Amino acid sequence: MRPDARAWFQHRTSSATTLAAIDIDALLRAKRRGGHRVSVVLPARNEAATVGRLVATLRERWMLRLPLVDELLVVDSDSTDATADVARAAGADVVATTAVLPAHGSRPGKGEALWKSLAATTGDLVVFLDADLIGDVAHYVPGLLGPLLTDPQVLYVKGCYTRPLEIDGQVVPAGGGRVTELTARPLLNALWPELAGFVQPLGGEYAGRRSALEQVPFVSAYGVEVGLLIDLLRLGGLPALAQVDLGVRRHTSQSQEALGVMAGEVVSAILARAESGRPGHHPLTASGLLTQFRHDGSGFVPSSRAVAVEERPPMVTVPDYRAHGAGMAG
Ligand SMILES: O=c1ccn([C@@H]2O[C@H](COP(=O)(O)OP(=O)(O)O)[C@@H](O)[C@H]2O)c(=O)[nH]1
Ligand SMILES: O=C(O)[C@@H](COP(=O)(O)O)O[C@H]1O[C@H](CO)[C@@H](O)[C@H](O)[C@H]1O
Repeated sequence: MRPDARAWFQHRTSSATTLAAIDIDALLRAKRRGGHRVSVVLPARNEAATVGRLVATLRERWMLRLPLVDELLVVDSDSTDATADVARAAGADVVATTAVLPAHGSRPGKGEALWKSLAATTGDLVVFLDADLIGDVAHYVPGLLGPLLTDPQVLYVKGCYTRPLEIDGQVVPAGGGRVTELTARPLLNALWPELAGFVQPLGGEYAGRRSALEQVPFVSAYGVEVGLLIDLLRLGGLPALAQVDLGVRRHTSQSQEALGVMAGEVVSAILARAESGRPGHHPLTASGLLTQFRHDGSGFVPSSRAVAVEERPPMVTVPDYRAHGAGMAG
C-alpha cells in the first residue's frame, strides 16, 4: 500500500464490531450538541423476506428506545413482491422511487433509489443500509454515525466487515464481496491507489453528511458505491473519508451471472471517472456493453446487455430538491 493509503488506513479506521464497543450515550450527547437529525435509508428491491425484521429492529432500538435515528425510510425500488407492505407494517416510512421527483422520471437501479432518497429525507446525516442484511446488525447505525458525530472533518464513512458467502444454503466463513475482490479492488488500486486502504469499497453500508452527498452525482445502478467513493475523494480529499469495522456482514447473495453484470456496471463507473480529467492519464473509453455466455448443451450462447454508466447529477443542482426543502436540513 502506498504510504498515503497506509497512513489513512491507520488513522481513519475505527472499530465498532458490537454494541458493547460503542459509547451510545456519548453519541447521543454529540448528536444533541451538534443539533443533528439522522435519516436511515434502506434501498429495497424485492426484499420482503428480510426488510421487516431489519426495520423493526432498527426502529425499536434507535427510534423508540433511544433517539439516535429520526427518520427510517425504505425506498421501494420497483419491487414486485410485498416489500413496501412489509416495510410499512414494520414501522418504516416507505416511498417508491417512481414517486420521488416524478418530473425527473424514474430509472431502474440501486443508485437511482439512493439518489432519490436524498429528496425524500431531511436528516443532515444520512445512513444507508442494504435491506437484505441477515443477522444482528443494529450496531451498524451507531458504528457508522460515530466518526460523523465526533469528527467534523469527516464527510463520509464506509462500513467494513468480514463477508461470509452463502451459496445454495451453504455458508462459508469468507468469500463474500466477489465483485469487490475480483474487480473493484484491483481497478481502484491501479487507478486510485490512495483508496487502497478501503477494506470494502463496494460495501452497501455507509453514512455521510447531506452537505457532501448532495454535491456529487449518483450512478444509477450498481456503480453507485464506487462512484460515490471516487467523487467524495475528489470533493473532500482522503482525510474527509473514514471506515469503521462493523464485524461480520451477511446478506442474500446473487448468482455469479448477476454479479457479472454488477461488475460490468462497476467497471463502467470506474472507467468513466478514470477518463474525466485525471492529469497525465490516457482517456479510457468503455464500450458500455457486457457479453456473457451460457452453454445450451450443444454450444455457447452469447447474451449482451448494456452496462454503460448512467448517472443523476448532484442533488443541489435539482430545483425541485431545494423546493422540497430537504437540502435545508443539511
Ligand atoms: O435495482 C435495485 C437493486 C438493488 N437494490 C437494493 O440494493 C441493496 C443491494 O442490492 P443487492 O442485494 O442486489 O446487491 P448485493 O448486496 O447482492 O451486491 C439491496 O437492499 C437491494 O434490494 C435496489 O434498491 N434497487
Ligand atoms: O461487494 C461485492 O462484491 C458485491 C457482491 O457481494 P457478494 O459476493 O454477493 O457477497 O456486493 C456489494 O456491491 C454492490 C455494488 O457496489 C453494492 O451495491 C452492495 O450493497 C454490496 O453488497
